[in-house]
Amino acid sequence: MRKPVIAGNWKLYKTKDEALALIEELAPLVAGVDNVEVVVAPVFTVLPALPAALAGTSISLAAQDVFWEEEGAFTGEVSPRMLLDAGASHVIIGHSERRQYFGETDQTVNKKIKAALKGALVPIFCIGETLEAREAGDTFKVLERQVQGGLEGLSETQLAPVIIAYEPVWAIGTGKVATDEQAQEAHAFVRGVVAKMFGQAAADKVRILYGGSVKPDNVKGLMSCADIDGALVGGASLKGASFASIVRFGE
Ligand SMILES: O=C[C@H](O)COP(=O)(O)O
Repeated sequence: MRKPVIAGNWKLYKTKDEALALIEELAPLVAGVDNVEVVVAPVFTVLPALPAALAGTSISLAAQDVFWEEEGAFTGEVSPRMLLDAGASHVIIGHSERRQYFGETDQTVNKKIKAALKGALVPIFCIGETLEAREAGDTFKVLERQVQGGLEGLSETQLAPVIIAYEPVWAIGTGKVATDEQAQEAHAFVRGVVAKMFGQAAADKVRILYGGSVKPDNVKGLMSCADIDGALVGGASLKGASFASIVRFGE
């Protein structure tokens, strides 16, 4: 059984005080939920302020990116060890916004995933096709390249903690959620690519989240799909009530 994960990517929102206020609102709303893993991902500067606020909750803390070196002359970067030091247990890697605006490639994503695993962080590895790729009929080709590139060189043991997030770029922040059928089709395909690389048993254990305009009113349908194991939520994670109702999709 794959335990569902609902992760909130706060992107470039929430100062420290705003983040603390959001946790104060969210924590009681998700208290007692033990059948879903809940993760929140604030900006780097807010990370160290959250562990105290999250103590006594089962909400985990994620960073939104990581660098692959442990230390050195790499101005502006943050290493896995530093994220652990700040209290993070998870890290989002290869989000489409990083691929689109910050030159992230399958190769850098692969290095980051390996560094995160070496540093005992759980990678939330993002993939997804653009609208252009979908319209050109290249969705599967893009997903295959991203999965193979991102997970290249990992052992089956290293794969085990990795969480994959399928986020069609055309559905992110647009309000245009993929249909349950479109999402399920992509998830099943991604699981198949993982199976080709690591074997069916390993692929059956990997959690694959859907991301892209997930809201309280569409999460149930998505979560009823066989290969969808959770959600990576942007906009709707910025308010306690909407994120909590996504977390409580099964009630
Ligand atoms: O990482 C989260 C995704 O980019 C989804 O964002 P969204 O829920 O605002 O569409």
